Amino acid sequence: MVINPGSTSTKVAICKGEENVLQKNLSHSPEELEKFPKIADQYEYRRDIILQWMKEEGYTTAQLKAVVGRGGLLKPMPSGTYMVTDAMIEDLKIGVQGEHASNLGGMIAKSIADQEGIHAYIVDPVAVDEFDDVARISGMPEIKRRSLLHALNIKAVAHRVAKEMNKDVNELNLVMAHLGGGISIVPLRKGKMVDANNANEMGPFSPERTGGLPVGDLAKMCFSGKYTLAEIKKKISGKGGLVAYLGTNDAREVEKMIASGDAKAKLIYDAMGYQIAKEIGAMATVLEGKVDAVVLTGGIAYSQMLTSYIKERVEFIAPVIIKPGEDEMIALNEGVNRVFSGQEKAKIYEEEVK
Ligand SMILES: Nc1ncnc2c1ncn2[C@@H]1O[C@H](COP(=O)(O)OP(=O)(O)O)[C@@H](O)[C@H]1O
Ligand SMILES: CCCC(=O)OP(=O)(O)O
Repeated sequence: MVINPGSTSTKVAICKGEENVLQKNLSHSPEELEKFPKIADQYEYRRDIILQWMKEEGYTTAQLKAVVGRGGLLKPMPSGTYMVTDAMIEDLKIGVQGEHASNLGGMIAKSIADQEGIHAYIVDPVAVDEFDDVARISGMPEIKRRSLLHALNIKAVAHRVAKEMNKDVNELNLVMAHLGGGISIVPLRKGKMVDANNANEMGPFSPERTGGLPVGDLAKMCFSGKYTLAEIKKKISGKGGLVAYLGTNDAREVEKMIASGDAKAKLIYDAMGYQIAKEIGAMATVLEGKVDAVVLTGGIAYSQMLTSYIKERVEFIAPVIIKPGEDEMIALNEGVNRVFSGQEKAKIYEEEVK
């Protein structure tokens, strides 16, 4: 069973060997999710929806051989498939690098796996860190730039693009843009994610996050006495971006507003595209302009409106390849199959992180 909690949905699948036999995207509205003060509090709610879905589809947990979840904001770690251990669960619960829906992946997977006495895994979590040292410097010694990104989908889609180009990913330089509830723009140098905007806090704004903000104004807001730290965090991630301006995290709804002549919706949607294009340009400089392709992926890459806006602005860098949606469910299943077939050994979190 594959479980992928995102900021706007939980994707679930049942796989048999390499084949994905059943998949469902369980959507969550902002109203549903904002009942929970912390993301970790959504654990039972999302797990019960998954178990209910399984039941409705005629499956039982006793039929499962393993459960794999999307990994979360753990300590910076190498890429790979990891067994979910108690030490990992502790870090997922407290959110060692912050709060994010993907923290729930390992937690829900282990809870279901424990019931059946089978193993739970995570694959290429959002905390995979392959940064160049120069990319870690923020400008304020107390604060480091961190690698928090859509590692799983970026790696999976990059491999697919390389295959289509008859190349190995290690021969290519790609700027990968994952456009989902959060947005990651990543320069992939010979298969390595050497920089990224940090989808939670920096770079372009996204359906539900502010991205980078003017820091002076943010500091003033923090000390205005009007907000608690938790409220400020929620304004940055959860209630930022499209949600803050237009009241929805659904890009399709925004496009309907634009189609009905809503000028504000058009301005905000254009601004998101504009910021994405600017970040792609910045990451092309990380690769010194030697870019084989710019790749747009994630849910919003289905949007003709947004991808053509971005394409017009970045096509001068390299050809733009559009791979809408994500390969995360397949990539999670493949990670576990590599362990089952003996191609790869499952890593142990506590042994890999400092
Ligand atoms: N056909 C589409 N056109 C435009 N936007 C879309 C389309 N399908 C999904 N999206 C948008 O993609 C975003 C979610 O992307 P996804 O990669 O599923 O994110 P997450 O995993 O973070 O929840 C939402 O804003 C959703 O409205
Ligand atoms: C922290 C990076 C991962 C991310 O933003 O995922 P979602 O788009 O699913 O929220």
